[in-house]
Amino acid sequence: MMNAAIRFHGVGKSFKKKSVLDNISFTVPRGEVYGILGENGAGKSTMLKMMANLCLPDQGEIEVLGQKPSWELYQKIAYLSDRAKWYSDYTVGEALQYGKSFYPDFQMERAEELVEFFKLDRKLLGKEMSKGQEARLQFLLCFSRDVELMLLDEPFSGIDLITREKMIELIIESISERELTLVITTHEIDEVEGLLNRVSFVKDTKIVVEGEVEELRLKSGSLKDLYRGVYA
Ligand SMILES: Nc1ncnc2c1ncn2[C@@H]1O[C@H](COP(=O)(O)OP(=O)(O)OP(=O)(O)O)[C@@H](O)[C@H]1O
Repeated sequence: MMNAAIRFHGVGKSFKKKSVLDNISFTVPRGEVYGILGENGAGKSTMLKMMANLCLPDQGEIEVLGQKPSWELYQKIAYLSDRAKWYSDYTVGEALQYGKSFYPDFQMERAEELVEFFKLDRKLLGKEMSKGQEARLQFLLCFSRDVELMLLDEPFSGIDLITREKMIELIIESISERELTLVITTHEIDEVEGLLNRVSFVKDTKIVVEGEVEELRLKSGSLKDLYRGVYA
């Protein structure tokens, strides 16, 4: 289906013989903001890693932008992971240079604007950053790229309220300017509720709720209420 940015079909994954994801099928339509929600350890990051080709499924099939995940495809995707620390020995300025040399779609002018926007010191070294400064850098490195697909794993983790609001503004701006598909995992349900078009809730290796956020809200009130109903 051409309109799908991502398709999971019967995907399963185990670690050390323990099933983490079982028979997962869902579609992320192009141009939408898709949220993957669930408790700690539910398998959300694993799903994003599979999309980025950083983890292989044991069963099933995955399609990303109409292709099987691959290294070539990975370079066309902006992937934010709070575990990636490749910039530890770089300053902010050097990380930008690296981004430019590595990704042909990297927009240096936008990156410079975002450094100002996030009040980051260009001379600040990766390993000397606070958690929030790291999160800002990761976020700006993604949003400096001209890509069709962004995978954001916990982009707001450790970020103060005002910066989080700025990030959400930036996301809204980006999706209104160009066709961009975003997949986000987050525990900040309140903040993203207005942003998400579709959502899935992962629980005990399965997707237990999946659908359009507007429809789900009509049935259940807020996403947070629905979340409590599923997990509490
Ligand atoms: N490389 C790995 N080796 C062994 N187990 C793993 C590996 N990666 C993930 N797991 C296990 O898979 C499960 C799902 O992990 P994952 O990071 O996908 O969860 P998550 O939903 O993103 O959690 P959180 O909300 O805490 O970030 C966990 O039980 C985790 O311990």
